[in-house]
Amino acid sequence: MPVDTCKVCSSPAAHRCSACKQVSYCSKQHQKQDWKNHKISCSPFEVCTSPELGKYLVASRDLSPGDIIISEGPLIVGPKLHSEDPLCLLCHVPTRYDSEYRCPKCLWPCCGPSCPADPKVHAPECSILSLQGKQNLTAAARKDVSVYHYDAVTPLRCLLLQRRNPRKWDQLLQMEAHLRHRGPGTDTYREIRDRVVRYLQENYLQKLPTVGKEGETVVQDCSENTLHRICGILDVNGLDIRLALGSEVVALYPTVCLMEHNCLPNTRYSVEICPGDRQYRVSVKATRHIQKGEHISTMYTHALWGTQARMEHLAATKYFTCRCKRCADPTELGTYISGIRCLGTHILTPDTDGASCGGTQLPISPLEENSDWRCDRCPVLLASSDVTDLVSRIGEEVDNIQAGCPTVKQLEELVSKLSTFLHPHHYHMYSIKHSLVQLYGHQHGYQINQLSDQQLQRKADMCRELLAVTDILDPGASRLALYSSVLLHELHSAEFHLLRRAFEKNPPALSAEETTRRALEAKGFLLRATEILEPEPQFSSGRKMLEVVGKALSECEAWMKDKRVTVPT
Ligand SMILES: C[S@@+](CC[C@H](N)C(=O)[O-])C[C@H]1O[C@@H](n2cnc3c(N)ncnc32)[C@H](O)[C@@H]1O
Repeated sequence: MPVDTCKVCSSPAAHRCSACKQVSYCSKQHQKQDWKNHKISCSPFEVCTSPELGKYLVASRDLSPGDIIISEGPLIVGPKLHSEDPLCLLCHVPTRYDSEYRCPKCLWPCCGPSCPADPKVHAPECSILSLQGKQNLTAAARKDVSVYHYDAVTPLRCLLLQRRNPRKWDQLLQMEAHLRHRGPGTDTYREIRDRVVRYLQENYLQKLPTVGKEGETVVQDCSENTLHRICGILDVNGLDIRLALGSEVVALYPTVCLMEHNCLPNTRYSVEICPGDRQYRVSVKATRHIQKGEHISTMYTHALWGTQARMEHLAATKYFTCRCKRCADPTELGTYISGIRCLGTHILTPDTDGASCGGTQLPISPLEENSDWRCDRCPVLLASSDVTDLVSRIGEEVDNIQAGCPTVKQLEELVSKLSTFLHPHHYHMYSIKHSLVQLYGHQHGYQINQLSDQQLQRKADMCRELLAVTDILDPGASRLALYSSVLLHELHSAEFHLLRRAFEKNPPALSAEETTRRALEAKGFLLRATEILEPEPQFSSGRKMLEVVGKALSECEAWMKDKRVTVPT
């Protein structure tokens, strides 16, 4: 086999560049040393443009699952637009408006007596936020929610790039803002004007000295138009990042933001967030084979919403209509995740006179905004508005019940009631069943040892049903890794307990072969969950789930060893 040679010193090379796989190095030092030259030719994609998509990315060579496509740091990170949740402006962990801990200079709330983050993060905006004047921030005013508009902080950070980092400012201005859709007269315009533009101008920007200490302009352009443009850029391109303690921030990445949306994306991304280290580096990896020339895509919306809900979300926030394979298929790839039970009592045959036809209502042309819905068994039609009404009323009921820490009994009754109206895989049914599989085995009175065999079987059946849907909608486990791994863990738990009960019967109810087969199957669910969760970033919920799965795997293996369940060779 030919041995690769190091691009720097020509000696035998053991490391290949994991992004482009085109060059090799003898050591990490030589790879680092060559990075400045290599990075120019390394990227595995090209940026293209079309009238429909604007800029988008295309693979410039064949890619395999796991290949890194993009790895980059953000232009800016900060509190999300449209969110008023108070965050420490240094480390972004949740805080309170009336927190006793304050930044000594600007008096905005922070996380504790000494924040672990680098004070440089907050320094540029701190001198501007201080312009509100300590004398105005009386004890009462400090608790006043309206004093702090967290949604205005990230636009302010963007404005400050003009002088702090003109290269990043230029990159930011290259991004799509869709100002045409967000002009005067729209709700978005009004919200941004009141929450961001007026707030920043009246409290801070109008008080700015024209020139700074060194004679330079503090912010060259802080006009109303520029602020609206920045907010458009944040809404259209911002990547929401959930942090370990539950807060959410938004970040702008110059290349990641060029990926187009697809409801069956071919990449997954993860952001490394280590406590104390606020680099927010993102890496985007291929989740399947991507051929040279294929578009590189991500998903901007929720994979477990039906087409109508995804479309409305994309139109309202990103101003386009997705036309992907899933959106164009009324059954959504055979999952029926938007399917409504047909309530028609159409006479199909003399035998079914008056009985429900048992069919499913699906949109006739799902890519059309107000398409009628048609039954797949009988001629009954439904207007789009009637379906929207029904689904949103059901959605409200489901949300209310889910918010009240429901019992197994309440959720089972809800499933039974809604099965008259919804396909068993409808996304509202999915969400209730996903909660149910977690309550069976964990809720008081429903601990795993207290469940009957039928209840364990019900838990296992629901897990299998939901996994089948999840696997179709997210074949690369790029968006629904947590959902899938919870299902696999619960499925293992139900199957493993059924197995143990059968094994412990006297005489055992299973042959040795059957015991081995079922033990290996239960273990296999955990191995698959591990595989799905391994790429999750450190300190994420996925990583916590990985620990839970790892513990269950050890217990499963210990039981197999103890009971001498041997794997056939
Ligand atoms: C995050 S930006 C992507 C980069 C953008 N195309 C550009 O030129 O800067 C999102 C915008 O790209 C366009 N876009 C992304 N995916 C699309 C798709 N599947 N179909 C149509 N337009 C899409 C929409 O205009 C959307 O608002």
